[in-house]
Order: sequence, then structure tokens, then C-alpha cells
Amino acid sequence: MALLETQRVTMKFGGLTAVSDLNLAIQKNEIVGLIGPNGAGKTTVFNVITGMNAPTSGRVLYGGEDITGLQRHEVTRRGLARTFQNIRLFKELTVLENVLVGCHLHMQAGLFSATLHLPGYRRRDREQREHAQRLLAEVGLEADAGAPATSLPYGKQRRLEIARALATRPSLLLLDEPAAGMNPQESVELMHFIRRIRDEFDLTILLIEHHMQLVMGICQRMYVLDYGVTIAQGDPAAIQNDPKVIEAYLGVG
Ligand SMILES: Nc1ncnc2c1ncn2[C@@H]1O[C@H](COP(=O)(O)OP(=O)(O)OP(=O)(O)O)[C@@H](O)[C@H]1O
Repeated sequence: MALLETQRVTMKFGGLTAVSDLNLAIQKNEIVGLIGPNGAGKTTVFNVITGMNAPTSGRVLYGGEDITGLQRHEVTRRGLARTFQNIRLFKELTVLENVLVGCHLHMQAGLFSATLHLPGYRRRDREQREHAQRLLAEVGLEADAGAPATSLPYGKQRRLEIARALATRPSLLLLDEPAAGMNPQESVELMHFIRRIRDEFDLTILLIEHHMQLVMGICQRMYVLDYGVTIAQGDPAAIQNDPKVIEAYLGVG
């Protein structure tokens, strides 16, 4: 059984069909790419999977369970986490605090007992801090824990966003253009980093990326959208040589 499945997912905004009849099937521990020209519907797919938009029609299954239209926190609780195309960190918080926000999302009850100072809160708080520190170490930001999030250079902010997503203890991680704004060296590092966290955290990863070298280098399979329609799917070699994909990207034919 696939870990994540979308069954004929369609998302319309008024007269515009942003995603049309999408059928994804992603197996546990796969790294899968979602690519396509600007406006193809990629981010909309993430929004539907993570509960930001209820699809117009179709179903999203996770671990065989129907999660279509669930609230975002419900989706998070089931083990899905995402990052955003435009980095969304809490600017006024430190690096460590940003990760702790992710930990709190995992432990909704944490906030409640924190307010009431219920027994066990201090212990849990300490455990969360330790967990957050460990995650920062994993992503190479240990030394930056106390710094304001926005003081980090761009590449590190991206890794912090991923650390925050990991703090919710996901099994599926959705990365929206993780290499956006990175130089070639940073992109190569990111590729190794994504593989490493997949292995270390036993993750399944779905990623949107325009950086073709990265996508081809890291993804076992990919889906190609164009105007919301899936025009191709397969391994990197097949995708690279697919005439429909070449046409969509180069506008020839
Ligand atoms: N909330 C919305 N309301 C109306 N139209 C929307 C909304 N969200 C997305 N769209 C439209 O849906 C289409 C797909 O957008 P989407 O952002 O999913 O594409 P994308 O493939 O992620 O693009 P990019 O690579 O530029 O990020 C676009 O035409 C966009 O304008």
C-alpha cells in the first residue's frame, strides 16, 4: 500500500482548474519530485495534501486512511509536515524557539498544561528543548540556537525551516522549492542533506523543485504537471527524454 495517495484530486478556483484529476502514489521512504512550469499547480497540490485547501473533488489517503479536507493540525498530527516556497520563520524568535514551535505543534496538549503549570510540564518542556537541540545539531545549526532566526544566511534559514518541520515528528515531509535562492554549492549540499534526513528520520519525501539537477539527482521518481494536468511520470531518465515534458518546458512543438 502506498503511504500517500491522491485519487483523482481536482482543485478549482472559480473558472480555473489549478489541479486536474491528480493520481499520486508514493511509497514509504521514496523521494519523489513534483515538477512543472510556473503556475502548473504544484503548490496547490501541497495545499490540498496538507489540509490548507479542501479539494473540489477527489480523495487524499495517508496510510490508507482518508484525510481529505482534514484541518491542518489534524494533518500534522497524522505525520505530514511541509516547508514553504517563501521561507516562513517566526522572525522575532530565536533559531531554537522556531524549532520549539514545531515541537509544540506535535504536543498540542503542551500549551494547555504549560498555562496551568500542570505536573509533568517542566519535564516535557525539558525533553522538548533537548529534542529541539538535537534537531538543530542534525541540520548543522547547533551553534546558532540563540541567534535571531532572521540573522541566519539564506541557506541556513532553509535548513531551520526543515528542522522546524522535523520537530513535528513527521513521516512524510513535503518540501516546496527547498533550493530556491541557493547557489550551486548550497544546492549540492542540500541534496546530500535531504538524503541524509530521509535515512535518519525514516522519512518519505515529496518535493517541488525548479532546480533540475537537484531533482534529477535526488528523486527516484517524479510527476510532471502542466496547467494542472499530469503530463508525465517516471524515473529521471524517462522524464528527461519525454517529448511532452520537453515541450512544456521549452514551449516547442
Ligand atoms: N487561492 C487561489 N485562488 C485563485 N487562484 C489560485 C489560488 N492558488 C493558486 N491559484 C492559481 O492556480 C494555478 C496554480 O498555482 P500554483 O501556485 O499551485 O502553481 P505552481 O506550480 O506552484 O507555480 P510556481 O512554480 O510558480 O510556484 C495558478 O494559475 C494560480 O494563479
